[in-house]
Amino acid sequence: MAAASAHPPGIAVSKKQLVFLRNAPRLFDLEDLLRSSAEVLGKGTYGIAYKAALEESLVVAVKRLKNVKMPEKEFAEKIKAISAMEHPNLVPLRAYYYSREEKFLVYDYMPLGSLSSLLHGNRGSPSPLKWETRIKIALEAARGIECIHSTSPSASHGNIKSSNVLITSSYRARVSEHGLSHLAPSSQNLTPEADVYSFGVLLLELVTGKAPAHGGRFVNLPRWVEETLIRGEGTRELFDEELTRFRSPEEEMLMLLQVGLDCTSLNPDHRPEMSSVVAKIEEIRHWAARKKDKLKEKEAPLF
Ligand SMILES: Nc1ncnc2c1ncn2[C@@H]1O[C@H](COP(=O)(O)OP(=O)(O)OP(=O)(O)O)[C@@H](O)[C@H]1O
Repeated sequence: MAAASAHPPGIAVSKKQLVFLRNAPRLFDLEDLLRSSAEVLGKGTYGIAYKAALEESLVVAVKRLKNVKMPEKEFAEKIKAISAMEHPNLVPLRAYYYSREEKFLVYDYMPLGSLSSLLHGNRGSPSPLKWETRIKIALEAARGIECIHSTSPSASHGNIKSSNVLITSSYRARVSEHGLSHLAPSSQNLTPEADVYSFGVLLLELVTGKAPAHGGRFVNLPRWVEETLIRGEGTRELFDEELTRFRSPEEEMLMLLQVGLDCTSLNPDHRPEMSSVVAKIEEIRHWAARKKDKLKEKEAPLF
């Protein structure tokens, strides 16, 4: 990653090479990666993420891990398990690098960035996220999490939030960072029920357009939505104004809001499983499609 742009400061690599996973094509090696032009994407829980452009059409995201102290064999086994989980709604892990001083992971780069930046990054832009795109993103992210949960009864992601739902150029959603909570020591409560809660917050965020955390301040979105519903002042205040501006379907928005509230039940035993969250979102979409068809039938000329 070239010094002129954003060479990760003090990156120390030994003679070791990148290890490519599954059948990922070996389109570059460590030298290419270190020479590429890099840009910091952000600092996260597990380290700094970089965008590395190897060639015009070959761009990857590199996550430089901090606080990973485990021996190489254990690290390699965990990474192998992570990369074995292939699903269209999970960000593919392509390669890793392990040495005593440095550990990093190489992922596909997702050109549209995160759901969080699409929702909150550029408010008032001429092309806000439409309702149909939002509910499709919700469904795809739910499917990605469902895939993680399906691997064992206690399997969890551990860090579900809108900045970990990344968007491809064709607006497909992919959940990132799966497996990372098992690499770094964490004091968090890692359970599938906790993921369901976090996903519920993400659904509320999609409908209300409100960020659960902003500039170090936290908004309790489930409580805010419940209180606003109880006050019964109509739905205007509840929905993202970018949705109301484009006359989005209120019934569907309310239905998704209800799924979000179910997921954020304070009692973890009352939260639905991810498979049933997926089914509920699919149902809303089918209901909407049937409604549209009926409307078309009504409007179609008889002859
Ligand atoms: N594969 C990727 N493609 C495109 N952008 C990415 C990719 N991976 C991460 N990013 C972006 O890089 C930034 C930093 O990501 P990172 O996951 O390290 O931190 P975070 O999501 O802000 O916090 P956390 O580590 O707690 O999840 C985020 O804006 C994220 O959307």
